[in-house]
Amino acid sequence: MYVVTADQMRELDEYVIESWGVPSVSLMENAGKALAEEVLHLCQNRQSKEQTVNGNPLISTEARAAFDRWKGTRGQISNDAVLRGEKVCAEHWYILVGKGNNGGDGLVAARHLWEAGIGITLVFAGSPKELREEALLEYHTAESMGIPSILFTGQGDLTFAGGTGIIDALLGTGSKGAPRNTYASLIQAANGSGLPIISADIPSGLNADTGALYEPHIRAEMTVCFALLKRGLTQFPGADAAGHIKVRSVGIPPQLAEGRFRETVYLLTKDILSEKLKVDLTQRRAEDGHKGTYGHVLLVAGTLAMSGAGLLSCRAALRSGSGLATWALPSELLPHVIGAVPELMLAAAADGPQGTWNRVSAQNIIKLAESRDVIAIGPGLGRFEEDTAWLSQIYKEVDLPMVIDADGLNMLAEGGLDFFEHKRCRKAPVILTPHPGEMARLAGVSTKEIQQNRIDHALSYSAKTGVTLVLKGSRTVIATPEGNAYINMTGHAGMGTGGTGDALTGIIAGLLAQGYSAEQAAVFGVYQHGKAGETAAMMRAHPAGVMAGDLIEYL
Ligand SMILES: NC(=O)C1=CN([C@@H]2O[C@H](COP(=O)(O)OP(=O)(O)OC[C@H]3O[C@@H](n4cnc5c(N)ncnc54)[C@H](O)[C@@H]3O)[C@@H](O)[C@H]2O)[C@@H](O)CC1
Ligand SMILES: [K+]
Repeated sequence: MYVVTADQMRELDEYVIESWGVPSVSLMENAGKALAEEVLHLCQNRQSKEQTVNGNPLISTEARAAFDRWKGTRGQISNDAVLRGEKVCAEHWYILVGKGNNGGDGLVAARHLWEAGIGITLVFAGSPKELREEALLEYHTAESMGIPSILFTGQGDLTFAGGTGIIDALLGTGSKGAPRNTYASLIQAANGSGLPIISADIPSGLNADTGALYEPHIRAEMTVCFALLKRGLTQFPGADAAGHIKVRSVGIPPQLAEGRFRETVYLLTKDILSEKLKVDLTQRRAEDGHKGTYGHVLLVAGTLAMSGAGLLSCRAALRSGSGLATWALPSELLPHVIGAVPELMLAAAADGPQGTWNRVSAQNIIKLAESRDVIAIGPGLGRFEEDTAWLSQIYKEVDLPMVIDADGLNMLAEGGLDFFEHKRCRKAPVILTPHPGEMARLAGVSTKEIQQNRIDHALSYSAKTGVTLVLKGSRTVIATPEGNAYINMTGHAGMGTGGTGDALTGIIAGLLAQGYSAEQAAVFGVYQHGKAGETAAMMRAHPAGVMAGDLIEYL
């Protein structure tokens, strides 16, 4: 599933209109009809659950009749009854109409819902005479049909009297900045009404490209997104304001997005993994395979004070299917962890004070790497004198697929982009796995700035440096230097706990060891990590009880 920006969506709109001759009005018709269909589904669902809205009981048989009639089984109700707007159920929806095409979608939906016998009141945010082209035509149709409407001038309160739901067709992908004037007042009134809100395309007040929310913004129960998912719907906090998201086709085939733009963003699904990335989700192994077939991971991690990070990473690498794993660690730590993971090999590699790392240990790492397939650096590593130079030396001299995490990323951030000047020394790929704070240090901006535009930051850092970047956090973004980004949907908030990042590093390193490409390993690793977290949550009373170690057990 493709995920696009507002500009990309506009380009695709224009393409089908200009190159294929699809009339713009039929795109709007499809969008508005899909929106009406989702509203009717919601009405039908709450009828079947015998819910009430604002204390009004809803008459289930009548609503069902309205739905069936709309779906084509017209029964005994005549067209005339529909045209008179005779109410056949207690549903009454207020449709908030902005002056762009998003408002046009709302007007189309109004016509279909009216036809189905749903009570409708159109609420215009500005004079309907200001509507343009298709939206203006839709307004004239609604007016001719006698659909009641009010012009909201900002004076007095809008109470949504007798309402059972609200369609938000105020602002779509053409909006800029925070909703202004009557738009802002209508958004506040809608949110305060307690009625369910269904947004057309995006919740008004959402930045469609980034997922940032302006004030005020609609808090929707559902968003019916047209043609392709917009980036802003996939990232928090926008994803939260959108509620349940339904993507409905309107006549713009999603495949048009493939290869058209400099950057292609995908929602990470099983199909993307198997069909686009050619990942075998079953991780089938050759009958005659042996431990050597599945690669050997070298993990450079841990100090005496932070030994758990190394253990978690190593266990995750083994659970993800790597043939062998060696943990390179400070000598003082080694005796304490003997036998903790019996499958693991241990290699004393540093003699810093109190079981820490030191600059000269780089030589030992380079030596150990000679007989390994992948190197992962960072979990629980701590900082030490000249550590950026230490990392730089390993980066230059160890031409193995490399994962850098945690303190390794902080060392890298200190080196700035100059660090990547050594890129020409390497043929093997590099994967970085920052959380938002680490990403902020790498990119030299604030964490808030990263979180307000995660997809762009991930893509641009990856393009600049040539690394595959895993920007962690809810809806992890994986970006590749070629300009692909994947948005992960697995996992849950209970995974925000110490050690889950260390596990992810181990999983990705383990997959690299088995011969997956950097893109495959990063994307599949993130997906599996979330899935394992979900399974771990099912085994506990509450997702909040999940620990990193539990997750590893479900890989
Ligand atoms: N062919 C198309 O272009 C299609 C467009 N569709 C709909 O059209 C939408 C995009 O339409 P538009 O480009 O007309 O844009 P919008 O409908 O998002 O509205 C933009 C209008 O709102 C005003 N505005 C912008 N920012 C504002 C703010 N912060 N506060 C108050 N007013 C503001 C502007 O003056 C502009 O007239 C999509 O989201 C989708 O719902 C669908 O009908 C499918 C086909
Ligand atoms: K909207």
